Amino acid sequence: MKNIRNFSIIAHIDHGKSTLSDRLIQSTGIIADRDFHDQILDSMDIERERGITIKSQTVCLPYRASDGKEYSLNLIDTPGHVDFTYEVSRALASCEGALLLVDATQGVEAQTLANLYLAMEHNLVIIPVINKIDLPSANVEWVKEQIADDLGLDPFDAVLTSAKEGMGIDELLEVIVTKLPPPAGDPEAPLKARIFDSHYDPYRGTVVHMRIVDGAIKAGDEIRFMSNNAVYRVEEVGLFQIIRNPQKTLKAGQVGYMIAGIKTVSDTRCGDTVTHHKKPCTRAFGGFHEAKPVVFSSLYPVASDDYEELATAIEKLKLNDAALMYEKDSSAALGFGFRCGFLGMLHLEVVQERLEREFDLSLIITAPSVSYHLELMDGESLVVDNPALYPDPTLIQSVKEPFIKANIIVPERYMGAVMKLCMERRGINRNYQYLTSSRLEMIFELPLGEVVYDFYDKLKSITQGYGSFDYDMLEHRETNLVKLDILVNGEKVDALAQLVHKDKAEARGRMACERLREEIPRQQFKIPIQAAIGGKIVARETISAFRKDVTAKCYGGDISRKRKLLEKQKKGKKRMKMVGQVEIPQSAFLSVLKTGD
Ligand SMILES: Nc1nc2c(ncn2[C@@H]2O[C@H](COP(=O)(O)OP(=O)(O)OP(=O)(O)O)[C@@H](O)[C@H]2O)c(=O)[nH]1
Repeated sequence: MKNIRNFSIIAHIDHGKSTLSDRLIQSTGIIADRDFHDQILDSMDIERERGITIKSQTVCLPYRASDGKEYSLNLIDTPGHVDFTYEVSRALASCEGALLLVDATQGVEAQTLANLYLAMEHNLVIIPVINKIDLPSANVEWVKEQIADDLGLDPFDAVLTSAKEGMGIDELLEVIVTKLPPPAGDPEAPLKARIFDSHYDPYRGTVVHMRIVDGAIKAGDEIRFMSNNAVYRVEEVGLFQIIRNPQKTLKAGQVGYMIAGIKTVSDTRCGDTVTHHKKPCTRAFGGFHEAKPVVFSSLYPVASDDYEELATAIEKLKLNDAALMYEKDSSAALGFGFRCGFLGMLHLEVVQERLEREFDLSLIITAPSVSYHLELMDGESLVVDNPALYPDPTLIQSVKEPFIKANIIVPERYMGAVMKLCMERRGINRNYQYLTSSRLEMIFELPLGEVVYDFYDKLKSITQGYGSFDYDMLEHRETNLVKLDILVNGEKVDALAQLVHKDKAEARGRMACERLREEIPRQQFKIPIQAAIGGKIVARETISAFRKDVTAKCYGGDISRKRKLLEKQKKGKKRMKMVGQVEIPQSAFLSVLKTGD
């Protein structure tokens, strides 16, 4: 155990965590250079394309230190985006230390602080690392000041690296071995292991990722999950070394996987305790933070026949993504589907993309909503997160909406623009302070409903990428809400309805109609699009009739080319949903939320 180090890398998004992980992996030589490609831990296609880390991955690196001893370094990769704080917290619970990575050109940002606080909650030893020192604009002294002033860490401990150029990596490996403590735990005690992740392998069933705290586990053992008392026989245990590397046993202090023929995906819960069935440990671990979804939206298959496939896909995805919540849902316009809860908009997009790519489904996603607390006239209370289920306004006594405390860090020159953006979103400025002479931390209280959709994108664009943002949930507060209905060709489409603040409802209605006019292709008849509040039409647009003749351009008799074009048109239709007589494209359902500001 003395030769094990369990650690994570935490950082603000884009500060170079994945690149640094790659370097550490490369320098310990577990994969041949020719098999190496960038961002090896980001195994999902979406991660590689967007260059962000979503799922935490673990890798066990063998390392011979300068003291001549062999060490096992378990690196647990964590995501950096605000939506995924929950994954970070789970990973940290299995570590003794963390590398806090700061970009030498950007300095400390909102997520650097948020992640540092999480690491402190888990009592981790923290090593500051200043990355990207190869860049001409790197300012190491300035970052060191921030590490001392903003983070309260000792800047002399900071290791300087360039993950891209491979500078400082050897020094960093030595610091990990010398500064981070080995795991504590009793190898002789009954087995006690903590599940921190799991994924589904189509051939082997559920693969459980866990940290062994006490005792040991080997193939053939009979184990029990303490939360639900489900019992299984272990088929295989091993280490993650990019691929799974089977081992005879996993012992106290180690991080690895277990395969135990687990078919019921709901049996494995992150944060649960695994022990031996016959000789259990006395107490389970305390629970992890439950991930609470804050954005809700419905998913429907474009082809109604695909409902069963969607159901299976969501169940499998849930195993990989503990934060995803779902329940059955149905819509008059769209048929059967699922109402899902997400950690934020990025999480929603990632789930949609994974369902479409990994399970080959074509989906409709409805406009996201937050959850509202209602008091009804008859004294009952109700929680509504689906506009389609919003009761008649005459039955409602009062409505409360969720608020957040937003922490925004920007260079001083963007203060005015950020202030304007937050005011437009009904924000209240509670406080601001200078972190350094030119950087400002601004605290706002904002309604979550105004933030979920495109706030972060807007903030990035008005601050030219310099603004960073993090938030905590506050309580629900009284608000004045109305339901905005959308009618397409005279028919109310429940999946397009939204709940909006009364003062903004008319403007939102107009905007939604305009967007839909752009999104819905012309058809053979005229289509009116209307927005209504409680039966009163507040906006209207019309799509004029038109037949899209894709073969018009190919005069002459080239029949094969004509056929090709018609095929292409048919394919395009697959992403359309028939609602009444009108074909609505997938993108239209989200477009109603886009604001014009
Ligand atoms: N010049 C320079 N660029 C770097 C260095 N380290 C990382 N980068 C670049 O910075 C960008 C972001 O790096 P990533 O490793 O993807 O950042 P990340 O923190 O893992 O981002 P998330 O996974 O999304 O949290 C990439 O374009 C890297 O090539 C470095 O030391 N020097």
